[in-house]
Amino acid sequence: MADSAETRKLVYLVTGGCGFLGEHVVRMLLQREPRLYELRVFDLHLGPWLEELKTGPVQVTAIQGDVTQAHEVAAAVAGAHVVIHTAGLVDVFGRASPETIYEVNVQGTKNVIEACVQTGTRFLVYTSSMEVVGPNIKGHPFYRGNEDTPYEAIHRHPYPCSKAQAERLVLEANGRKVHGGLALVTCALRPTGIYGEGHQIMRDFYHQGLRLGGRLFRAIPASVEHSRVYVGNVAWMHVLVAQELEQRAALMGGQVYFCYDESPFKSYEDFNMEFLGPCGLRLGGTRPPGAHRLGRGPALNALLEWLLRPLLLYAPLLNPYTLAVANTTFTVSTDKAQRHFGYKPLFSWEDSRTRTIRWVQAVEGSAP
Ligand SMILES: NC(=O)c1ccc[n+]([C@@H]2O[C@H](COP(=O)([O-])OP(=O)(O)OC[C@H]3O[C@@H](n4cnc5c(N)ncnc54)[C@H](O)[C@@H]3O)[C@@H](O)[C@H]2O)c1
Ligand SMILES: CC(C)[C@@H](O)CC[C@@H](C)[C@H]1CC[C@H]2[C@@H]3[C@H](O)C=C4C[C@@H](O)CC[C@]4(C)[C@H]3CC[C@]12C
Repeated sequence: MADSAETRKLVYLVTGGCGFLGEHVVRMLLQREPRLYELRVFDLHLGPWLEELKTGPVQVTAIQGDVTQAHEVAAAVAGAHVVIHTAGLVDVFGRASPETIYEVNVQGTKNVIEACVQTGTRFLVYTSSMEVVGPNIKGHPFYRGNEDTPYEAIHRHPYPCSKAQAERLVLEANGRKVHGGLALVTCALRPTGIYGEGHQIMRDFYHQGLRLGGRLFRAIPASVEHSRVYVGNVAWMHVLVAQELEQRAALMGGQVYFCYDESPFKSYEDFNMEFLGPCGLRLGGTRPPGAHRLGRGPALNALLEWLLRPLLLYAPLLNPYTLAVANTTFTVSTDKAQRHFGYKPLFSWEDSRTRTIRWVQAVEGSAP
């Protein structure tokens, strides 16, 4: 569509817009939403890269704010046509208390919903997660499942519990009357494990491997398969949902969609090696006795984390929860997003892989 002032009339708000996913959503909107007049980027921690975005035709407004503060959220939402709510505390490593995770992920989402209702914003896209479904505490595999596959979703960990509660609030809010009398239209997207430029865990594994002389030790059987999805395709799905929600409100409103693309099903470690291998790392056999790649055993890690919490933050990657998730097959096979709003991945597997490898290679000089 030609770039002309009369087409630019929409105001978007992206919460968590400076995060791993959020930054890609912000950049995707600037590239792929021709009706954009103002893009509000709301985050607890604003990135310096935002400044470079202020030279284009779209007004980019950086808002430093906290989703747990209702008045800050309401001020940011007021006047927006669409809210893409990605802000969240993504913590399965024991870095934040359960109370804080609830405050951000659940209360923060309540604040976003109420701000939409009070100010008259009609379209809300929420970044949920695969973990709303599973894997459950019984370790049941989710094999090539879709949005309608029966599965016993049982959670104990604060993070998946918070995502499930927040998603439910968003879907239940669909149809509520907003200021001005029209209906709120909501939708939730469930990414599986996101990878790509800016993925901190991938970066941590890379630096860990460098410290171990270029070798990572296998801790998960290759037979345990995970779905993974490239961050650019997750961002594209968020933008496409936001663009289609008004015209397809009756079909899409109150719906959930898994985020998917052509990334292959592999174990978490084998998948990471698609990027770390070309950067010089090798995935070796099992760890030598006593040499725990990511700290001590999971149970001991959990005990140390609990004992040390009053004194210091001890939150290694490996704990009983993350080990259980890593060891449980969770693969998604669906086309609901394509059927409902014409989604097709924007980036092929080859392109996603190449972009991620280039990013890992670029971080080589930034080892902590
Ligand atoms: N990374 C994944 O594999 C993955 C998979 C599925 C779903 N998700 C979901 O995607 C969303 C983004 O995750 P991410 O991986 O980009 O994480 P991230 O931590 O990189 O980004 C989250 C952003 O939210 C911001 N934020 C945190 N607390 C806030 C608060 N109180 N107020 C305002 N901003 C706050 C952070 O500053 C950060 O910029 C989350 O909702 C997460 O649950 C992530
Ligand atoms: C040391 C090994 C056992 C190593 O393989 C551990 C990997 C482990 C840290 C990750 C395995 C699965 C990951 C989770 C999964 O990709 C989905 C997630 C949902 C998302 O909403 C947040 C991130 C995460 C929980 C992700 C976190 C890291 C893993 C547990």
